[in-house]
Amino acid sequence: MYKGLSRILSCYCSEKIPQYVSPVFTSVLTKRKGHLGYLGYVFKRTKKHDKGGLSTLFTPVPVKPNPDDINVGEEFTGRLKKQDLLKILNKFYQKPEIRSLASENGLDDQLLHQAFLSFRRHCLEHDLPPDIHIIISDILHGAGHVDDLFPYFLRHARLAFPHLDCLDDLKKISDLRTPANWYPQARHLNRKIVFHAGPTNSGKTYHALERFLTAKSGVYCGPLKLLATEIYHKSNSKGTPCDLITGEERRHATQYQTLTENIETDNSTETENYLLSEPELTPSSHVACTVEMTSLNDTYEVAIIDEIQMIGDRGRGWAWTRAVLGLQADEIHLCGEAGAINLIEEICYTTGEEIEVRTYKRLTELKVEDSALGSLDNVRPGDCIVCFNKNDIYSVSRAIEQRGHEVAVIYGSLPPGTKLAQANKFNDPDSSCKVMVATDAIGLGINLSIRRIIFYSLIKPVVNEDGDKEMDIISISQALQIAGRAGRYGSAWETGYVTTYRPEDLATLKTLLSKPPDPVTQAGLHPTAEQMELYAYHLPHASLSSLMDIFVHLCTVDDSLYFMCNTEAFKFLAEMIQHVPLPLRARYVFCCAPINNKLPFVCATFLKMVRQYSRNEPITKNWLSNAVDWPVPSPKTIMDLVHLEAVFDVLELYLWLSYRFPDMFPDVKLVRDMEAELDSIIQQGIFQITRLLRNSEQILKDGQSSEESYGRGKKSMRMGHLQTKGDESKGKLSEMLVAKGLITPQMLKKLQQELSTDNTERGRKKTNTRNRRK
Ligand SMILES: Nc1ncnc2c1ncn2[C@@H]1O[C@H](COP(=O)(O)OP(=O)(O)OP(=O)(O)O)[C@@H](O)[C@H]1O
Ligand SMILES: [Mg+2]
Repeated sequence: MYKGLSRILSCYCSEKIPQYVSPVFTSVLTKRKGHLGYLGYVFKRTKKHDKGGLSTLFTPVPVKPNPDDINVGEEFTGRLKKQDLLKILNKFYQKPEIRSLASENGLDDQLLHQAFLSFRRHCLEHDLPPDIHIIISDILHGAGHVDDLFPYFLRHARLAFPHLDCLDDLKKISDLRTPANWYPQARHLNRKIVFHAGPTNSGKTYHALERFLTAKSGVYCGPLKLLATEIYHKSNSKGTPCDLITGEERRHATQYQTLTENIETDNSTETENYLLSEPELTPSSHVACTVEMTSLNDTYEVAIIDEIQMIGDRGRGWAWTRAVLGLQADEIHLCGEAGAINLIEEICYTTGEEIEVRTYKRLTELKVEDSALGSLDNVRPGDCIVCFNKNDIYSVSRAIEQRGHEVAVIYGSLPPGTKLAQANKFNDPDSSCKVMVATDAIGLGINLSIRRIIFYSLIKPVVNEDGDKEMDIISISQALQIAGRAGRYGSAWETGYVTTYRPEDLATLKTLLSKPPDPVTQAGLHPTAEQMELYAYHLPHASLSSLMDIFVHLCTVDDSLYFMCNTEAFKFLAEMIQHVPLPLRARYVFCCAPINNKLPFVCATFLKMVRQYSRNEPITKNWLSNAVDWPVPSPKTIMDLVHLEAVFDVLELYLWLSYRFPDMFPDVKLVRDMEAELDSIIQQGIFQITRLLRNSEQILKDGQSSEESYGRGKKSMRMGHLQTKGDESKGKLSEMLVAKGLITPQMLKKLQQELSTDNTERGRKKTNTRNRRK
């Protein structure tokens, strides 16, 4: 039954395991950074392709002929036969001396070949410049040597490959050896660095927060929106007004107070009015944010950078490096795994700052159970089942609810309000919901009332050092972080437990949890907009995606401390919007948008937004409503829910862009209202997730039976017994597409509208043509 469901979901769920790879049990003892070097599953999703050398990144710029060159050479030396010209040019290219001269001038074999093709084409297709004409004429008459062509060839090669003239400048721009110098304001401060090191649930964040709460001003930078929200609530509830800033959201402390007051007095109309009017709000002196959003222009007394080991993350590490090096604060508190201490110490040598390390011990006991769960019949109150793909989340939560438990569900693509509501429902001691099913969206720093963590599987998609996606066993650090959610200090459970669902995974889990996390040896870096702008100035013909590639190839990084983060997501967006005319700075910002590039609906709407921007037409609420088919109905199936999550992503994208382009995305308040409405629609959907699953299955069954009757129909047709009306069979196809989850009912409606508009349009054109013919 769930096989069918996973088929429906597979087009939408980003985390699904690709069907074309099968688990390969490998006995190769590999020691790969960040992963367990022992027997394990390794599924390659894409074959690593040879990325080639720098030269493969350059395509020749078309060299335009000089209009003044017309026939002047011919007047001096007479007409040249193309045949003779071709012979001389080919002879020139075949000479080994030319190859070595070219190499001395920065042209390797690949560039030389491309430059020669361009040069030869140029010479044969256009009037020759007088100097080349004369040289060739001399060679033909025995008065010159083929090698004499080289300076003219090089002149052409430099026009075709402008980087040859500015390679040194490019290398200077992408010299990333001293990132500490990028932040002169922070370098003028004498910052005190405190590293709170220890295992999960040892009070690291708690102790750093104590300083934050008593300081005159502070910033908390965390890895997840949910965690930043936890700190925002903690700080405000303890009487330190604190704002919340994530990529899309700026919530002020005053809003927190008004909201809680109104909620307490149940004055919801007043709350709504308050939010609609949204007076000019003064920022609080404390702020909780996601690390990418950290402001380096503001100064603070205390800054907390949480989960500092994430500095080594292949995709997001740069944001931690930027915060560590660039934050302007008297005290910087870093919280995280001890494995990052050495690296931070080394980085601090480069800034000349001293570091104080405070170590902590786990506050409650964490026990690995001796047996696996084996069956969902054994689920108990306080259990949290952790899955690494959405299909598992759906099937596990359904199966648990069938056993009579109420379930809270948290996964990455849920709106923040829904996540929070689910977390609160589970944490509330008076709630009847005592079981949670979650992805590792709960895996870092979050405090939930979990007694036991059950790993449903130990395999997760990871992006490797080459930017390729692989299915691999979770790292030691991930296993420890997730397991560390059990038995949080101060929660209802004094001891935490951890186990697996499948008995065969238990030994692996025990091995993972018995080791210290791998040390973090390098911190991530990412090119800045300014660096890309300088590159574009030197190479105006290159696309942003190629500029990024060239940058990554040419950059010099001190690899004893740093690495270049992977830029695949950036390049994906750059290629998608390459054909849309945009100023470079705007293009760069669009390419930084946090988009799940596996969601076609989000990508398509993003592209529409970029086009609208490029036409200088503001992206209004009306425009957006049209693009997402607003208002949206409540979800009836899981497919609807998944689509609504994508719509939510689009609204988040709008808000993210509105902070970067306020004039072009003006309807922030209205879109926030849409978000709040959609958040609660999704919340309702999640509360009834079992019903949605049941409906999906029913539709699938109906789809199958209609497929069967479709098959029967075909047979009957062959037998000449069945007469079908054309539009009836059309109806069946669309129903089948909906049933198979290839399109949602909303998409179908829109498609029908578009088709009918197209038909009307075509009809009108036909009539016009007919009238013209008449
Ligand atoms: N000294 C303390 N007094 C009261 N509560 C505490 C104390 N230390 C920690 N706690 C509480 O224990 C829980 C775990 O602490 P905290 O979140 O600081 O752990 P952590 O080491 O940061 O864990 P993680 O690595 O998972 O982020 C929190 O709810 C925190 O408020
Ligand atoms: Mg913490």
